Amino acid sequence: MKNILSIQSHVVYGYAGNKSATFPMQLLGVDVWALNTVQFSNHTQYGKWTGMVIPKEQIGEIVRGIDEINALSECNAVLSGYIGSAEQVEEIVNAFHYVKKRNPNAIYLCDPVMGHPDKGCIVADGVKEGLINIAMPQADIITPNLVELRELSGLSVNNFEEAIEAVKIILSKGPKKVLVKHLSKVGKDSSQFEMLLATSEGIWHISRPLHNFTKEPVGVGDLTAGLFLANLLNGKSDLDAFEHTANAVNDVMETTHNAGVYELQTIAARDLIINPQSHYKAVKIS
Ligand SMILES: Nc1ncnc2c1ncn2[C@@H]1O[C@H](COP(=O)(O)OP(=O)(O)O)[C@@H](O)[C@H]1O
Ligand SMILES: Cc1ncc(COP(=O)(O)O)c(C=O)c1O
Ligand SMILES: [Mg+2]
Repeated sequence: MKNILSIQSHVVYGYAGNKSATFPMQLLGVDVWALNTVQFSNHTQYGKWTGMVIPKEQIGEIVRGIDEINALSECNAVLSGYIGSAEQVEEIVNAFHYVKKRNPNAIYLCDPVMGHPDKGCIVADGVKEGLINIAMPQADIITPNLVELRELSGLSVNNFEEAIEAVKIILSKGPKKVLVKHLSKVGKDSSQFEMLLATSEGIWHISRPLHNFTKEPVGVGDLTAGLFLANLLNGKSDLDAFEHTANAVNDVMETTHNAGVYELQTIAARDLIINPQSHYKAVKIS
């Protein structure tokens, strides 16, 4: 059994952060050690929530506790997502280094969740800078959306060609793999949902249907990052992991769309996460 230390948000109601990613990763046969950066009533895009950010000390304490029962060497990867405070960024990177001491093969996937004013995703001040300056250089894999791609690369990214330039810049800053979760306005076809995967082997592009939601579900990025990592730990190639992730997420989106609801339907789509019914293929573009 492969194990992922997943450091991201917990929402009591609905699906975002660890609530979105844990169950799907487990469905792929990978266990998840969920360490919550915040415990909120619901995700922030409702515009209001209750709950608390965990004190930053908890991250190191929990990892030390796992080490004290001699289990830290069983950790194969650290995944970080929604972070509760600027100080937590350094603690997360330290946690990864602690894991690496016990398992030198462990990898770090950073989903650089940043605030998104248009969508109403609210993230604490200083987290963005921490992701750029502290987390990105240490990450093996990074999974930006368009806003995050701009921030991490420093480019304004106004079209597809600039998105390619931006992923190449990120590959020169530490990460070995960059998965763009959603090209959004800089995709090739505005009627599609498009993603990119860039590694030292090349760049792949995938398109899948864009469903028309009155309110777009939250937690999709968390689901995408988690599935990509679980697929890689299962030994899939980068390309197979990318395609399975895109198809599984598509099927969750379609299930959610057909149900006419706002919260992501990962439970209803459980069989589809394991065996997606869609088979969109990635195309190598460079
Ligand atoms: N197939 C789809 N059709 C329509 N919207 C989608 C589809 N897949 C994902 N989305 C939406 O696209 C958005 C992706 O958001 P974005 O900010 O680019 O990345 P992230 O998922 O990290 O927030 C989310 O609002 C999600 O609900
Ligand atoms: C508490 C919480 N966790 C995680 C996320 C990230 O969600 P997404 O996967 O849509 O980027 C959000 C976004 O608003 C959030 O409010
Ligand atoms: Mg996101």
